Amino acid sequence: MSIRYTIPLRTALRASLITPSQRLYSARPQDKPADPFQRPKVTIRTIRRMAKQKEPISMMTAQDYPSGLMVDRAGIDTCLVGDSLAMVTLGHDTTNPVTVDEMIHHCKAVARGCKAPFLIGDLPFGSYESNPEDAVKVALRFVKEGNVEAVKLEGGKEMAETVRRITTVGIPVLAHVGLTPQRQASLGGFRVQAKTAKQARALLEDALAVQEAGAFAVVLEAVPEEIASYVTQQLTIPTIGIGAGNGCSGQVLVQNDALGMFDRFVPKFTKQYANIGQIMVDGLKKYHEEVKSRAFPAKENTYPINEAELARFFEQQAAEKKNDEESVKVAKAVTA
Ligand SMILES: Nc1nc(=O)c2c([nH]1)NC[C@@H]1CN(c3ccc(C(=O)N[C@@H](CCC(=O)O)C(=O)O)cc3)CN21
Ligand SMILES: CC(C)C(=O)C(=O)O
Ligand SMILES: [Mg+2]
Repeated sequence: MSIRYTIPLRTALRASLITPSQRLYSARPQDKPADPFQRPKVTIRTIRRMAKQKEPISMMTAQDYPSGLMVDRAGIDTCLVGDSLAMVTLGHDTTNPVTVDEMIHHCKAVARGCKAPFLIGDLPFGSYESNPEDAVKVALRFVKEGNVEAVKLEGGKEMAETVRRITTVGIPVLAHVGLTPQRQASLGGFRVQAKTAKQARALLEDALAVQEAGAFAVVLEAVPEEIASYVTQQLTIPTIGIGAGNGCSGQVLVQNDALGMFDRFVPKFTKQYANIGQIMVDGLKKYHEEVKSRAFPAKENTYPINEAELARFFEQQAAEKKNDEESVKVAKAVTA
């Protein structure tokens, strides 16, 4: 009997006699080793505490299992499955074509990797605007099927009743005012908002309306810093800025922009923290070259076979096909 079976599993794990891949198959749940990336769950109470203590809230988008996993591992507070995935993951020109079923599909994947951050799903264009009843239904689907904890929707005053209805059934709502990308057609494109005194006043009224309706926070997108800071001061709920300056309660960016994985446009407000796109291209190029030069796969990337089995196989082949020169040759070589 090997020593591996004579000491308790926990001790074995600590002594690293069991490889990480074997650990996944640990029989009893209590024997699972601690995940080094595990951290406390961020809940709506955590968000309220951060807002109260004026601790900036970080939010980042994710659209699939790996991008969600990285948001979790990076220690980010909150994660948004944004409908921007229509553009950055699905390649559409706007956010508008993405459907509820598609969004839920992506939410599910993110939820599998993104455990600690507070997880929010973005309701897509056309799924919530017609009436509050439909909005409640789609929000419930996002929570039940998509495994998110909250939903986001675009709009101010005109969406207040909808925010109230969704909040009332127990689903936290993140509102979104300023540049509302789903309405880019009527805004004349992805344009900076609240650039006039009149528009700034309307923005403030919209933010106050969704706060009054029960939104737990509000995204302020593409508005001048001074206006966003003032709106933040006038609200009791936190503001999450994107292109809204440093006076907001928190910040959000689209992950593909932040990591250099989007090729179409770079809004002025994004900051590229890494160039993953280039790293991917470099890696793929190298792979392509190694396939062409046969540098890949090397011996260490291939599976061995027992010599006797190999000899037997080729002997059989040689016997069956008397004129199979290759088999005869290999059989002789291996048995020599
Ligand atoms: N990849 C990506 N990043 C985003 O931030 C994002 C999306 N997609 N899709 C949904 C919306 C659309 N957003 C955008 C897209 C473009 C600009 C943009 O190019 N803005 C111009 C300013 C235009 C003006 O002068 O009014 C800029 O130069 O930043 C802004 C926001 C933000 N959201
Ligand atoms: C940029 C954020 C706020 C968003 O709505 C999205 O990613 O869809
Ligand atoms: Mg969105």
